[in-house]
Amino acid sequence: MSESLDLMVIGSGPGGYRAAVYAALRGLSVGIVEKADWGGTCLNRGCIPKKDWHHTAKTIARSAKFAERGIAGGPLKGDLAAAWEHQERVVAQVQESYVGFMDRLKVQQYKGHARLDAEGNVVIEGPDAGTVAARNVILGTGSRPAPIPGVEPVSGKVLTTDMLFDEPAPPPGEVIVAGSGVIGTEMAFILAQLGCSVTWVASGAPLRKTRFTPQARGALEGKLQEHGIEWRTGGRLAGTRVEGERVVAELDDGERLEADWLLLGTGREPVTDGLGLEEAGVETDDRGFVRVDEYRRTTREGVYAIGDCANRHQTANHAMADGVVAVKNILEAESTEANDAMVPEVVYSALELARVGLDDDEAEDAEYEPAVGFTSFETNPKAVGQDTDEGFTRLLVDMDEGTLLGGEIVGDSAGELIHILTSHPDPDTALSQIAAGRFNHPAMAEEVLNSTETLAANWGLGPEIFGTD
Ligand SMILES: Cc1cc2nc3c(=O)[nH]c(=O)nc-3n(C[C@H](O)[C@H](O)[C@H](O)COP(=O)(O)OP(=O)(O)OC[C@H]3O[C@@H](n4cnc5c(N)ncnc54)[C@H](O)[C@@H]3O)c2cc1C
Ligand SMILES: NC(=O)c1ccc[n+]([C@@H]2O[C@H](COP(=O)([O-])OP(=O)(O)OC[C@H]3O[C@@H](n4cnc5c(N)ncnc54)[C@H](O)[C@@H]3O)[C@@H](O)[C@H]2O)c1
Repeated sequence: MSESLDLMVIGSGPGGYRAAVYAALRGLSVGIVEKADWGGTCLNRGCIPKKDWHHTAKTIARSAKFAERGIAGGPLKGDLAAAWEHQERVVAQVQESYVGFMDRLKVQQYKGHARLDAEGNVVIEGPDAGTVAARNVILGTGSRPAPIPGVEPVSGKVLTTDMLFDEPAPPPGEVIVAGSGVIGTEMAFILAQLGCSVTWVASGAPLRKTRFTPQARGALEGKLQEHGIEWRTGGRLAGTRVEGERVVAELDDGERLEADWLLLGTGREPVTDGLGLEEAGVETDDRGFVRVDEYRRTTREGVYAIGDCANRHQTANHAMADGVVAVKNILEAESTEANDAMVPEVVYSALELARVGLDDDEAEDAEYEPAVGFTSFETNPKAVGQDTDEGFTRLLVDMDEGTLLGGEIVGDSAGELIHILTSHPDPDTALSQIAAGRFNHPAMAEEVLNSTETLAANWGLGPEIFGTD
């Protein structure tokens, strides 16, 4: 058995990586074990390659207006094979910097499949086989595409997003995208721009099960339709068959669709098998997620669980926030409660949608007096000048106290702009802090400032926003 570490992390996705780095920066001796690719789903087959493609897709979509801007040569066309190569290079570059940073912080890196034994040690099988004792263990084993009855993934034909990014992309052509959640909504737009003719089996409006407002979803729907991307509501995918070069998709309403290949965006399930959880006394819930409390502790003392294997939000943002919560509670027991609502959620499609905090119903249920501060990018000079004038900023505030309850930003770079809200973690002073900030002009960020002023003008929140001096 090797020397005892303060912390051993299982899984190097955004949750595990963030926990390891944060713990090392706070002075703990840290090890991390990974059975596949450093960086997990997010880096290798999730957020990072998807974001790379989203940028390409956005550029192609905007090129429809190139001629009227005085740019010759548009509209542009996508090249899926070249785009696939590009994301490979980006992933490799980011991975090298991740591993290099862990080296610099002296995080001990182990390669292999890890499990817990009854004593809570980490047993590794594979290249770095052995047993590592650690005072604390964090499980960050992530998720994988959930199976659907009747649907068998087939290389090049019936693809999960893992397969799409792990194996060279099939030639574009007719493609069925299944699922109206985040993956379906992002990939239907991206693949359409990259040259595929997309049939989207959504079984309902895009993102209808998320907490984005009807206004945000409506703006997205309008933009998708502007790009000719329609979703097919009705039947759900009930089976797939490969017939020669074609894929046949059977829907549960009796419809039969055909395409060159099909992409599944139909949900992911937590990875908890082969981890020795039962032997170690770590419980899972009815959907297979590791059971954790608000401190991200599992049912076994000294073992924490973070990210997709334990958190139903299943975003990199939640995984990273969980990682910090777990380490803070290792450093000082019960010092930090997780607050999922205050972690931003972002969707990258024909428009970017970002949100944080309570939604309108949750605010009312919590007995706040919600007021909305709204501004549109339609009149924002930067947005108008760069053809990004769709979308808006929407702040949700308690009228009595001026507390910032939540916010939503829809439009170009919404995933960046949302940080103006999340970087003021005290909701009681967030509005006055934003209003007192100095802004660059012209900038889309100015609409966040304008939204605070709308609240002052429309809801009498002047003293809370501008102060009483
Ligand atoms: C196509 C796609 C796009 C996405 N885009 C975004 C986005 O833009 N923004 C966002 O916030 N989220 C996005 N997500 C979600 C995001 O990727 C996940 O929420 C995130 O990766 C979860 O992080 P994690 O650390 O919990 O686990 P993972 O990233 O899944 O990493 C877990 C790691 O643990 C390893 N592991 C598992 N078991 C063991 C074991 N026994 N021993 C050793 N190692 C083990 C795995 O090999 C893996 O590397 C996307 C997901 C997909 C599929
Ligand atoms: N930008 C981001 O943060 C981001 C991007 C991609 C993925 N993710 C995360 O990855 C996870 C997986 O994403 P996802 O979109 O696959 O899951 P999801 O749970 O968001 O959506 C899956 C959708 O597929 C539908 N579905 C399930 N079975 C179906 C069938 N047989 N036929 C038709 N539709 C079916 C479901 O009703 C649901 O609407 C999510 O938790 C998501 O948060 C996050």
